[in-house]
Amino acid sequence: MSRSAHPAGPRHADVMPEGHYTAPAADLNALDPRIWARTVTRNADGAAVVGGLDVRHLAEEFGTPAYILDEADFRARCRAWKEAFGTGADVFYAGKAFLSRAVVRWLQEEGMNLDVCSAGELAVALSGGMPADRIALHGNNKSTEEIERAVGEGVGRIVLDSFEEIVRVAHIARKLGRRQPVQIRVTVGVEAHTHEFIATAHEDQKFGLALSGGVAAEAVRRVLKLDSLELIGIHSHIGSQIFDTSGFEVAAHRVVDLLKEIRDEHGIELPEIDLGGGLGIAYTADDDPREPREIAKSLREIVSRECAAARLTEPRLSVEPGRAIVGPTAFTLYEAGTIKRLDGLRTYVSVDGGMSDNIRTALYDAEYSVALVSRTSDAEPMLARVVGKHCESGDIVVKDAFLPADLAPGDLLAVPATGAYCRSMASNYNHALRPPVVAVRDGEAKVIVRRETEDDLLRLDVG
Ligand SMILES: Cc1ncc(COP(=O)(O)O)c(C=O)c1O
Ligand SMILES: N[C@@H](CCCC[NH3+])C(=O)O
Repeated sequence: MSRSAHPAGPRHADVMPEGHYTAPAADLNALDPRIWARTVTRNADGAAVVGGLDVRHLAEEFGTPAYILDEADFRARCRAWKEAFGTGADVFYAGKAFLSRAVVRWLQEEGMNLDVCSAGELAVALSGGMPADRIALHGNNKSTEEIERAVGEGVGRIVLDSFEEIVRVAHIARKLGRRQPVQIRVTVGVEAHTHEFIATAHEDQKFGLALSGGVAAEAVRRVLKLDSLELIGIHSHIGSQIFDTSGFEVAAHRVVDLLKEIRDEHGIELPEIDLGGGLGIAYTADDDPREPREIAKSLREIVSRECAAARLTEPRLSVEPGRAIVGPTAFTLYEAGTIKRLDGLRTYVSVDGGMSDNIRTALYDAEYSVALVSRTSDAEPMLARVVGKHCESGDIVVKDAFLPADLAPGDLLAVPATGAYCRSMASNYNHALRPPVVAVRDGEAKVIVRRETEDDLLRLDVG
C-alpha cells in the first residue's frame, strides 16, 4: 500500500531523517484536486474553502478535530459509479467505509444500493429509510439475531460466508416463512497487491468459501437443496485499496468458471455475480487511481469475454465500492499544537486528534498528505511527522510530510482523503471524544454525526 519515494529537491528548513517520503510539492499551498474533495479551493485570504465555506469558520463553529465532508462530491461519485456501470448492473455502497442516516438518504436519492455487514450498519440503513430489498448483508460470522433481523426485514440478499451459515440462514428463513435470496462468497485465490490486513481473496484467511478443493462447489450443492434459500449468484471481494485491475480479472475468470461448473452439474445458470469493492483512491500525489468509467468498462469486458468463452448467458453484475465513493470526499480538520524540533532527528507536529480519529496509519502503515489550510505560507518546506495527542508513540497521523517551516500552534491543518475508514474505525482511546462529521454543500454546513460529549462517555460507565 505504501509508495516509496525519494528525498530530493531544494534545501529544507528541517533535517532530513531516514525514511520514505516524496520531495516537497513545488507549491506547498496547492491543494491537489486528485487528493482533495472536489469543491476544495483557497479563497483570497489563502484559507481553504469547501462547499463554499471557509475552514476557519468551520473550525470556529464546529471545533476541531472534525471530519468535513463534501456532500456534492459524495453525490457526484455515486452518480459516476452508477453511470459507469449502467442499467445492467447494481452499485452497492459499502457502508463500512462510513455510514450515517444522512448518507443513507443521499444514497437513496442517487439510486444506490447498500452493503452492510453488521446489525449496527443494518439498523442505520433501515433507520435512514433504505428499502430493505436494496440492502445486502455481509459478514463472516453473522449472529442468529443479525440473520433474523435481516431476513425478517426482507433484505435483498444475504452473502453466505460459511457452511454453518447456510444452515442457519435456511433455518431462519423457513421459520419466518421467507425464501431468502442469497449469494455465496468465494475466495478466488488471488494475492491482491495491497496491505496484508486488507487483502481478502488469498486462501489463508477468514472470509468466504474457497474455490480450490471444491469447497465453494459443495456450498452451492448444499444451498440448492434448501427450499428456503434462493441462490442468486456468486460473490467475490479480493481486498481493498487496489489499483491494479488484474486481480479483478483473475477473480472474474474464476467466478465465471464456477458458474460454468454449476451449469454443467445442476443445469442452472445463476443470474448474478458480484465482484465486490476495493478500488483504490489517492491519499498522496503518488497514487494514481482509475476512474469508475474505466473500471466498469474493464470489469464488464472481462465478464462478457469469460461468459462468451463459457457459452453462458451474461449474469447481472454488481459491485460494492466504499472507499472509492466516500474516501476522497472528506478531510480531517485539526488544530496544530506542540511543535517539537528534535535536532538532527525529526520535527514532530502534534494535532488535537490522532489515532482515535485515524487508525489507518498505525494499522496499515497508510500514507496520507497534509496541508496548512488556515492560511498560505511562503516559508521553506519543513519535513515533519504529524502526530496525535494519544499516549502512544505509534500515534502517527502522517508519517512524513512537508509543511511550511513557519507553522505555528493554532494553525489549522487538514488531512485529505479521510472519508473512508476513519470515522467508522474511530475509537475512544484515552477517552477521546470522537469528532463530528460535518457535511458541507452550497455554502451550508450541517452536522450529520455530532461530536461525542463527556456525557456520552459517562453514560456507558455504569459501575
Ligand atoms: C465484502 C466487501 N465489499 C466491499 C468492501 C468495500 O471495500 P472498499 O471500501 O475498499 O471499496 C469491502 C471491504 O473491503 C468488503 O469486505
Ligand atoms: N478498513 C480498511 C479496509 C477494509 C475494508 C473492509 N473489508 C481500510 O481502512 O483500508
